[in-house]
This record gives sequence, C-alpha cells and structure tokens, in this order.
Amino acid sequence: MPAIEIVGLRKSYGTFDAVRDVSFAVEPGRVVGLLGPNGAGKTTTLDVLLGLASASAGTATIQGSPYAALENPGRVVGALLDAGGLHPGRSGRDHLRVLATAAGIEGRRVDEVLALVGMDRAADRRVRTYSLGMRQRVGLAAALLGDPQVLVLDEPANGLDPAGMRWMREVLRSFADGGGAVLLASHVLAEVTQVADDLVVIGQGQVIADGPLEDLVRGESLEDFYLNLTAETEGVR
Ligand SMILES: Nc1ncnc2c1ncn2[C@@H]1O[C@H](COP(=O)(O)OP(=O)(O)OP(=O)(O)O)[C@@H](O)[C@H]1O
Repeated sequence: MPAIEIVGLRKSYGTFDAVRDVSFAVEPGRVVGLLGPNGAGKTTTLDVLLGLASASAGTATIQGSPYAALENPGRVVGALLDAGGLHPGRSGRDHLRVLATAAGIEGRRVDEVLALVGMDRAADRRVRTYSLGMRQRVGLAAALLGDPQVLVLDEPANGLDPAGMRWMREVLRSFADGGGAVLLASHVLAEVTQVADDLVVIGQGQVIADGPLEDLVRGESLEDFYLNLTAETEGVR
C-alpha cells in the first residue's frame, strides 16, 4: 500500500479548477519532490491531503485512509506547512508540549525532538525571538513529535542556513531509509536534486511529470529539465 495516494483529485473554487485529475503516489522509503510554478496547485494538493480543504472529486489518502478518518493522525503523518503558524508568545518547548498533550504523546518525546532538530538550547525562549530557520526547526520538531511514518513538508528549507539545509537533507534521508515516506514541496531545485528519489511536477493544476528523478532528468540538470517542462505552463493563472 502506498503511504500517500492521490487519485483523480480535483479541487474547484467556483468555476476555477485549482487542481484537476491529479494522481500520484508516495511509497514507503521514498522522498518525493513536488514541484511546480507559483499557483500550479501544490499547496492545494497538500491542503486536501491533510484535511484542510475538501476535494471536489477524487481521493487523497494516507496509509489508505483520508486524513479525517485517521484514528490518531499525529502518529501517522507529520506536517510542516507554515512556520508562521507558531504562537509568538510561547516558547518552542511549550508549543511542542501543547501539541504533545493534545495528541496523547508523552512529555519526554518533546525533549527528544528538540534535541533532534538542534533546538534544545533555545527551547525556552519565546518564538517571537526566533529566526525563520529556528521556527522551521521547531516546525519540523512538531512534525516528528508523533514518530509518524509519513512526512508532508512545504518549503522546509525556507530560512535554513547551509548547515541547516544539509542537516534537513540528512533528517529526511534517514527518515526515508527507515521506511518513512516524505512528500516535499519546494522551489529550491538544488535542495530537491540532493534529497528526492522521485519527482511529481504540477503545471496549471495537472501532473505534467511523475517518476524517478534520474529517469526524468536523464543527465540534464534538474533546473534545465524543470524549466523546459514548465515553459508552456509558465505564468501565474
Ligand atoms: N481559497 C481559494 N480560493 C480561490 N482560489 C484559490 C484558493 N486557494 C488557491 N486558489 C488558487 O488555486 C491555484 C493553485 O494555488 P496553490 O496555492 O495550490 O498553488 P501553489 O502551487 O502552491 O503555488 P506557490 O508555489 O505559489 O505556493 C492558484 O491559482 C490560486 O490562486
């Protein structure tokens, strides 16, 4: 069973299809890069997958169930969508404690994930004093809190310094090597090249390429492949 499966997904806003007939899967052990120009439909796809928006047609499932039907979603899937979602007046540690309590996760795990993302020393400062990269790290800690099998990440390298980017790659690689599945939306092609096993490219709401990165790119740079592919769908709709 794929860890993530999207079949014939359509999401309409009025008469406008933000995505239509989108299908792809993420298998356990794989890191899949989700690429596409601004407005292509990446966030819409992730929102439906995570139950933040409803599908107009088709299905999006995680471990075989729609997000809303997962019994304990925090233990199945971790998401990092928008590091701006952290409460500025709370410390990083308190933010994670609140999430852990809500998901029935023991407090010890909060210390574990803080250490994992290198935020143990800054954990008791308020989020408003954090840099963007520090907020991203706390966001990743939140995604890992429930020790999930699936990670869904939107621009996770946003604000990370070079060491942070390498560290993020290593975290994702070892997560996938341990049998986890990662869906990673990003515009940073250098990051995607280094970490993704497979690519899904969306253009104007539809899948325009899907497969192992090496088979798609075939010796070209990812940038050349991607820019040629998306040239026809260039421009925000
Ligand atoms: N709530 C909404 N109402 C109307 N249109 C929407 C809504 N949400 C998204 N859209 C439209 O759907 C399309 C896809 O948007 P989406 O945010 O999924 O793109 P994206 O690929 O994530 O883009 P970016 O790379 O810029 O983040 C865009 O044209 C956007 O304007």
